[in-house]
Amino acid sequence: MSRVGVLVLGPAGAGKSTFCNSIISHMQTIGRRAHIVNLDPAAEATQYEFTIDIRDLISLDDVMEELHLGPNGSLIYCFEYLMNNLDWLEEELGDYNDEYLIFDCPGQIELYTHIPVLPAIARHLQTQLNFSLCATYLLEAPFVIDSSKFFSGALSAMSAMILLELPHINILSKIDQIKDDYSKKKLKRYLNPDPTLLLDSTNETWNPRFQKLNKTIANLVDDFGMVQFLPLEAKNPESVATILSYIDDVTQWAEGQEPKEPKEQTEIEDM
Ligand SMILES: Nc1nc2c(ncn2[C@@H]2O[C@H](COP(=O)(O)OP(=O)(O)OP(=O)(O)O)[C@@H](O)[C@H]2O)c(=O)[nH]1
Ligand SMILES: [Mg+2]
Repeated sequence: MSRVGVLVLGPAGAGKSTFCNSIISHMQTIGRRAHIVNLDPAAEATQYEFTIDIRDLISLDDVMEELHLGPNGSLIYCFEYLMNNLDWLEEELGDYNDEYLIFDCPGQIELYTHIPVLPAIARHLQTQLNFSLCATYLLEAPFVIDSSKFFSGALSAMSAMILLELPHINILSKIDQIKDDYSKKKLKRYLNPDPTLLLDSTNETWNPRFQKLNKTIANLVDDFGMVQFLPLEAKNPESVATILSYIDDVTQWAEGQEPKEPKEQTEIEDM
């Protein structure tokens, strides 16, 4: 039986670590177990302790001091060091079998856009350690509802999808921050985005010079089938449960588990 790994990705501050913790607490309420594998060398302690922690392998501060690198360069150095020491990760991962391992990743976007470290680690997990992996990509709802930012967010999610070549679930995080003062209908437009529709509102505000570029990006997002985003409110177990059922389905953790349909419009109101 393959082991389930969830890579939690997304820009800095998108809510990745909070999401990891909300999965753990939700799993506890439903009698399942999961472990957090911290891959962020700059991580701070969170509600649940890390079962595996990259900081036990290498310290960001030491790298900055000894190699005179800045925070970003040191972080990338730590990640490359991990890639060159996958036997350490292998040993740490031991034999967690039927429990989820949730890989809380750093927010440096370059790790998902042009540095091939994460894909190498993912491939190692799949081919050598028999993991069934799913990537979850978080984008903050308050950021995305500005249609011009929607496209940049969608493009960063797409580059992670292309780089990692993993089953992928896009998540709009911090929905609670917008759901009250934001029309539900409009929110749905971002959960199941129709990029060409979003284009109209972007073009209203953008310099006409960029209209052709916007249209190309909108078509790219449309053709790529960015499909939908699932809404996440970390403190709302319902939203965590729905996302978890999708991850179960994608990783076939529970054979044939039907993913719960995302809440109907009316149900979003209750969230
Ligand atoms: N309102 C609201 N705030 C949230 C939610 N999830 C996370 N936050 C807040 O967003 C901030 C960043 O959350 P983190 O979980 O640390 O984000 P992260 O993506 O792990 O950040 P980095 O590790 O720095 O990349 C914190 O202040 C959280 O409390 C949410 O669902 N709703
Ligand atoms: Mg974090």
